[in-house]
Amino acid sequence: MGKTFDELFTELKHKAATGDPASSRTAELVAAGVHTIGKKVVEEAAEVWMAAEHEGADRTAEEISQLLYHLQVMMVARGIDLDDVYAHL
Ligand SMILES: N=c1c2ncn([C@@H]3O[C@H](COP(=O)(O)OP(=O)(O)OP(=O)(O)O)[C@@H](O)[C@H]3O)c2ncn1[C@@H]1O[C@H](COP(=O)(O)O)[C@@H](O)[C@H]1O
Repeated sequence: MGKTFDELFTELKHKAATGDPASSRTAELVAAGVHTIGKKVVEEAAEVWMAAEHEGADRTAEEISQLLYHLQVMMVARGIDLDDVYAHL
């Protein structure tokens, strides 16, 4: 078992604030900015689609986890909190 969506978000906020871009992927992406993160979101979304069409459920779940990670990095980079998103669900 990895972690929940909320647990990952708490970790990523901390990494963005205190992490070293040389060792933290999150700090590296946040430093690179919204344009770079946006490209990763689109790339991972396409990989979810391809896995769902052509690969098994496990591979699809893995790609979905990577998409969720990059969406959370985008939220951190733009100062968007979980409640800001949940308000629209
Ligand atoms: N859940 C994730 C996670 N999912 C995906 N990724 C990143 O996304 C990449 C997967 O995308 P790709 O396969 O496209 O990777 P790539 O081709 O090497 O990426 P590019 O540099 O080429 O863009 C992985 O190699 C990771 O760098 C993640 N990086 C970090 N986390 C978690 O985030 C937390 C903080 O991590 P750090 O910020 O690295 O400390 C930890 O709990 C990590 O487990």
